[in-house]
Parts: sequence; structure tokens; C-alpha cells
Amino acid sequence: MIVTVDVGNTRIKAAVFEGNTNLKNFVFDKTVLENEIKKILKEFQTINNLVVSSVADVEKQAFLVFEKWVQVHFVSHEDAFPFINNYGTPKTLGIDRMVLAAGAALLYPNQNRLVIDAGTCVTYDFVDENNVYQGGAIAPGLRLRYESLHAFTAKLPLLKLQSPESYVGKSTSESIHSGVVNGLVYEIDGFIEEYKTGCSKIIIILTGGDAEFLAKRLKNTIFANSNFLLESLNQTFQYKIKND
Ligand SMILES: Nc1ncnc2c1ncn2[C@@H]1O[C@H](COP(=O)(O)OP(=O)(O)OP(=O)(O)O)[C@@H](O)[C@H]1O
Ligand SMILES: CC(C)(CO)[C@@H](O)C(=O)NCCC(=O)O
Ligand SMILES: [K+]
Repeated sequence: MIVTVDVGNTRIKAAVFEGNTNLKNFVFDKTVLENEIKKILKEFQTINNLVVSSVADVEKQAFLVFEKWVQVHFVSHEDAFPFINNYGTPKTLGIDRMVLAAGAALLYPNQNRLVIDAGTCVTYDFVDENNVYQGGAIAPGLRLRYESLHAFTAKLPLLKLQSPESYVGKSTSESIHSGVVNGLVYEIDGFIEEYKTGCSKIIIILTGGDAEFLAKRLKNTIFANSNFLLESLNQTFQYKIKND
């Protein structure tokens, strides 16, 4: 049994797997990392591997305490990945993006894949049908857009995510909701159109904290899987074991 842990810039997500079966999921704050993981290990005493990817300022040391009970694997750029990396700066490519690309390559073999992760940032990652990771894009996520409008202006309030009534905002708040939500939806649909034009056939995976909210608003029908990074960590780990 394994537990996969995704340390994002906003929060931590974890999932327990038996083979490919996802038994239970957890979400918690970085400040309570040690306690929450200990609780998971107590609840599932047959967990023998803990697999972490971190893009935040939570380093490997924070996980060494669990080595008393399980083997700890901190995914790094040096690990074996199931794709050829054609990114210009592979050492600065986010480890979460590498894991998403690996999951896409392993779960959807021999086809073009685009993974869109709508978290703190919205990332786009394209792995082509020859298993070459080509790159993608990084943009601000939904919450980051609301926060930056407020942080960098004098007059704009900080609003909570809300579905816009229309693309024509009739008030300050309606204008902000339209700009943030419709803006991101148009952006994602626009990128999808570009990728679809560029490749004859492509599978698109939408994940991250805002995946479900966004999926139902997109023009393109896309299946949202908020767990794709955690599932990809499980896949990446199984691949590593087979290839070590
Ligand atoms: N309880 C919550 N706390 C923070 N963000 C939330 C919450 N519930 C939903 N969200 C949404 O999720 C988004 C953040 O996504 P997520 O938690 O996947 O980010 P993350 O920590 O950067 O993770 P990752 O790096 O794995 O994408 C925010 O834009 C926000 O709208
Ligand atoms: C873009 C984020 C913040 C998304 O989590 C992460 O993948 C990251 O820190 N990336 C480093 C830059 C890059 O991927 O090129
Ligand atoms: K993200």
C-alpha cells in the first residue's frame, strides 16, 4: 500500500492507493503536515511507501521523520520519467508538471496529451504521441487572479470565487467575476483550440483544485479529474520500481 503526497503552493493533498485503487483522499495545510501524515499512517498501517512531490518550500527533511514507519521517496528531476524531455530548461521544470506528464504518458499511451492543472497556477503540459514532453504554459490560477486584482489596485475588493451572471459585468463585483472566471474559461478554451488545431487527435485532462468548477463552464467537453496528480504520483512510483 502506498500514500502519495502532493505539496502544492496552496495546500497539501494526499491519497492512499492499493495497486491502482484509490482508497482515501486527504487535504490539509502545510502547517499540520507532520500530524496529518502520522494520522494517515496510523489509519492505514500496511502503507510501506510514501511518495512525495513538492513545488512549495517544503523540503525532503520535513518527511524524514516518517522513515521510522515507511520508505520515503521524494520525487526529483534525477528520477526515471517515461518521456523524453524537450523543455529548454529541464532543471527548472516544476516537478508537479513532470509527474503530470508522466501520468499522462503512462495512462494514455501512444497519443498526444495535454494536461491542464488549475491550481494556484494554471499549467499546461503537452506530451506528444512520440512520448516527447514539449512544454506548455504557466498562468495565474483563479484565486491568484482575484487576489492580484485586489493586491495591486486601490479600489478593487477581494472577492470570493463566484459564477458570473453574464460576460457583461454590471457592477464592480460582476465585472471582477466576469473578468476572472470568464477570462480564464476563454483562455483555457482558446488553448484547447490551439492544441486541437496543432494535432489531429489529442486527449485533454483537466485537474487541480478548480478543475470541476471550470470543466462545466468550458465550451469543450472535458472530463475533470481532480486526483490526476495523486494518481500520476502512484503511476510514476510504479514506473520507477520497474525501471530501477
Ligand atoms: N479550501 C480551499 N483552499 C484553497 N483553495 C481552494 C480550496 N477549495 C478550492 N480551492 C481552489 O483551488 C485552487 C488551488 O488549487 P490547488 O489546491 O490544486 O492548488 P495547489 O496547492 O497549488 O496545488 P497544485 O500545486 O497541486 O496544483 C484555488 O484557485 C481555489 O479556487
Ligand atoms: C508552475 C508551478 C508553480 C505550478 O505548480 C510549478 O510547476 C513550478 O514551480 N514550476 C517551475 C517553473 C516551470 O515549470 O518551468
Ligand atoms: K498547479
